[in-house]
Amino acid sequence: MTILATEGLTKRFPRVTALDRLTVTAGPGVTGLVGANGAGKSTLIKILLGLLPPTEGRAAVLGLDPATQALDIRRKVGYMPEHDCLPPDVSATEFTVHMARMSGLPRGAARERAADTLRHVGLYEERYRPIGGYSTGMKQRVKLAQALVHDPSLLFLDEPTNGLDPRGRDDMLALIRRIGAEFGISVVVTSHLLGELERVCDHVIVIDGGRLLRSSAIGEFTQATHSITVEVEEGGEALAERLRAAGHAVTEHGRLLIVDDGAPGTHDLVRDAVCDLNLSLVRLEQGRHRIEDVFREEAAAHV
Ligand SMILES: Nc1ncnc2c1ncn2[C@@H]1O[C@H](COP(=O)(O)OP(=O)(O)OP(=O)(O)O)[C@@H](O)[C@H]1O
Repeated sequence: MTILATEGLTKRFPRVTALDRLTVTAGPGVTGLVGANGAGKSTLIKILLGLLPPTEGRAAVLGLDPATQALDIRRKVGYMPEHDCLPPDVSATEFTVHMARMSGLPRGAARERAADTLRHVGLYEERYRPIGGYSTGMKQRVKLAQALVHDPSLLFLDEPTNGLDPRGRDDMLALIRRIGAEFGISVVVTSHLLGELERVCDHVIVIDGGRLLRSSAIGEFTQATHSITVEVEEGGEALAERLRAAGHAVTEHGRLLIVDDGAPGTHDLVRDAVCDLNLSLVRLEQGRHRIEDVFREEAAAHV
């Protein structure tokens, strides 16, 4: 099944070509739309929602044409815009109920759905306070809740991690993964931060200057390498030392250790070393190429 498809999609503004003959498709699951600021991500979403007409080309969302069936699309799609667009004087509950009513839900159902959705996105007692006093992370959650409240089949999330601190970012990414996996809602999520999408996406579309650079399943971006990634809460240096003493090449990237996996038994060795040193293991997994590396190589090849 195709969730979205474009063919020769072009959008020219007076001074800039935001999309340049973009032909791409995406299936169900979580799709990352990656590109630097100004790459054309928001423009693409606005065209797919029928908010902006393309200059040339065609698009389809859930089999519907944004040029003629925009209302049908909006019934089935939730949209979390990039910029702050929340009214400061009302509470998250009032706002989300209002958005549910706008989608056609009766009053009682709108209240129930709003309460459920706000709980899902992690807003509890504070949902009764005016939005104006919320942190950026809480505002992002309200934007997500209003996109989810009418039970869409597809969500467009435009830069949902913008302005969040690392913890807030992790929470938001986990939430997106859950929406995709547990609720079976397909998600198109944009980011200019390539690295963060590899954790949550099934498929990644990379655009640059309005053109398609690459569209692939995440596995093709991030093939296994001959290395193991290890993360411990504390004591990374001691662990690195121990593994080096056992003859393994180890590089440190912040809290992550990348351990050369040339010989059999490396996983066991890491496990035993973590145990001996009494460390808390956060992660022990096969190393993968990172989207960021692939993007850098492909962007360089296009210059
Ligand atoms: N309404 C508009 N009028 C004129 N130019 C526009 C308009 N909207 C977008 N652009 C331009 O089109 C290009 C693509 O913008 P777009 O917002 O789609 O990029 P983006 O990838 O979403 O980046 P960002 O994350 O910074 O918003 C940019 O050069 C932008 O300045």
